[in-house]
Amino acid sequence: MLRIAVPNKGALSEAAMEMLSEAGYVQRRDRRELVMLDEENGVEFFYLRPRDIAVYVGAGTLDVGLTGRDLFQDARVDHGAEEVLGLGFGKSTFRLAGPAGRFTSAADLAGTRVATSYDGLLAQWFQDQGVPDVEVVHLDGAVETAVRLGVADAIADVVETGNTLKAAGMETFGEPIMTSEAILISGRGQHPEGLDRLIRRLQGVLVAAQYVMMDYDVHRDLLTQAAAITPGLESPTISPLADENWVAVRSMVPAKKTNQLMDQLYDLGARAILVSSIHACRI
Ligand SMILES: Nc1ncnc2c1ncn2[C@@H]1O[C@H](COP(=O)(O)OP(=O)(O)OP(=O)(O)O)[C@@H](O)[C@H]1O
Ligand SMILES: O=P(O)(O)OC[C@H]1O[C@H](OP(=O)(O)OP(=O)(O)O)[C@H](O)[C@@H]1O
Ligand SMILES: [Mg+2]
Repeated sequence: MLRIAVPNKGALSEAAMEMLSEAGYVQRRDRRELVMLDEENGVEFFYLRPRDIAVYVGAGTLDVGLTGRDLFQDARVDHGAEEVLGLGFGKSTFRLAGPAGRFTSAADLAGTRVATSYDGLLAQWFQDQGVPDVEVVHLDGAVETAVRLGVADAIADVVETGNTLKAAGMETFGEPIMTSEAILISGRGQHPEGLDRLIRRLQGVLVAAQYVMMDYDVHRDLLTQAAAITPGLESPTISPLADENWVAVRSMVPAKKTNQLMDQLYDLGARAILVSSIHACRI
């Protein structure tokens, strides 16, 4: 039985459960449920604080978990757990910010106090960057207010839209410390039964969301050029048509490029170009 940790609240929780549902797993219906057995799929879900998930997986108590890359690095458990798959949601950056105009680079923070909820991650980063004498002040949240209230000179926090920072009269400076997204983590070097299947299912959800199926008809003489526009994942499917000078082509293409590719195919001479969404897939 594969034991999977899932965020029970916060920014990642809803999307994590939705992705698991799309991957065919049963998810809890009631927020108070802390454990959910999905017997048919041979997995058991444990709903935990996203920050704690790396700790459970790192200690080997649970096999795998969905969490944020930033939370995983902050937990400092990379001896016990490793990232196995990016999940494409919960994207954010982790950045330094200060009162508008005060700082321009991380080096300016030598000898200052920097507030954050991610002190493991931040302290390590200052050490790696060689910025001396930074006092990292741990706060649980609402970090943007720390400077105004005098407990820190600057902050490091999760930035998604930047609205929270702006409202607090703060601005980012320096390069992002890291970019984050939801990830699947697993015990380092462990290969529990069922992990490969979970990864394949999650990859299937990712691919189904990122690709569409494109069908079109094209003259045989143009097939090589058309196939170069839509190479597919392995190679396009070519089927004969009643008119033997023409063929039907079917290929998966990145959803974001749909219109651009349709224009290119049309300009080449392809016709009856159809696009359909992919409900699920295994590649
Ligand atoms: N707009 C956002 N705000 C906060 N976290 C975000 C955002 N977008 C993505 N994330 C990601 O979500 C994770 C943080 O989740 P969560 O909000 O549950 O943590 P938290 O703020 O520490 O917890 P809480 O505020 O519930 O005590 C991080 O991996 C972070 O990168
Ligand atoms: O760039 P934005 O889109 O404004 O989002 C980022 C903000 O959201 C998070 O706060 P959250 O709501 O989780 O509160 P917290 O700081 O108390 O955790 C994060 O800590 C930032 O404050
Ligand atoms: Mg939060």
